Amino acid sequence: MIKLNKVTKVYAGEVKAVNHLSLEVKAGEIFGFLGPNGAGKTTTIKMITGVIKPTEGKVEVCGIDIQKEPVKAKRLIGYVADEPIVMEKLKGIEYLNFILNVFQVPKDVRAERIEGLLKAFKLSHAIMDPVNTYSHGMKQKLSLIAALSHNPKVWVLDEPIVGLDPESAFILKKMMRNHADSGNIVFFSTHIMEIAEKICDRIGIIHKGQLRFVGTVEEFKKLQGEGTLEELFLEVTRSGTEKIDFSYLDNS
Ligand SMILES: Nc1ncnc2c1ncn2[C@@H]1O[C@H](COP(=O)(O)OP(=O)(O)OP(=O)(O)O)[C@@H](O)[C@H]1O
Repeated sequence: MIKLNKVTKVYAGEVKAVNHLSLEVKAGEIFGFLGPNGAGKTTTIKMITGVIKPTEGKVEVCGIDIQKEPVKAKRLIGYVADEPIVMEKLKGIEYLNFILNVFQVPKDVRAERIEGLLKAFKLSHAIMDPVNTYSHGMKQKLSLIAALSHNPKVWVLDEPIVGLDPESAFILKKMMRNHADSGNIVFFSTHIMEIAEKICDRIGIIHKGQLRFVGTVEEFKKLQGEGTLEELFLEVTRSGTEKIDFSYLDNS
């Protein structure tokens, strides 16, 4: 289980990115985290994965407090950031080996596991090449393969579908379903309503750092009334009547 208890993050400069957020995601679930730009999704994800510390509140992953026992908790997590984090100077295979060493994956299972993932995401051909020759999508795939290579129980994926080609996106969605169906957790953020509707068991909608809704898409639609998920989402996260001064733009 992922458990957030009244989690708040205030960045330097007093930006309250996440405000008293409480949430539980259970084993067996694909949980989609939705919200407009700047809503607090990445900040929440970084607190779940222990990349940043909450200003207040507590995060537990499978019963382990990530602040008290970060190494133990991080072993259970496969994290893919919104921008692929890979070591550019290494070859693809060297980077994967580095991650497998960090997570102490036994040597006898490495080849089989990596081969399967490389085949699934069609990256085998580039694995001997330096990462700095990869396209953005290839780096994203490498980062995904690295995150999944140590067989983590909890997948935390920040915008994982954007940037993947259609076939890889399809395969990843299938893998997400299989992973959850095997009693694990998939927590991911997305802007794509169609994906949320198709694959999530539950969704959470965050707006201006606050959780506005948690439940199934059907429950959300029932609560909000008529409309597509996209229309209802826009209604919940509308910015209101903020007046913006565009006078500095040159209209001539
Ligand atoms: N390192 C930082 N320092 C200061 N403010 C930050 C920092 N990172 C994010 N913020 C601010 O915190 C708020 C939430 O940002 P966050 O990146 O969590 O949003 P998001 O929902 O992931 O957005 P997007 O969909 O655009 O990726 C925004 O107001 C952002 O400007």
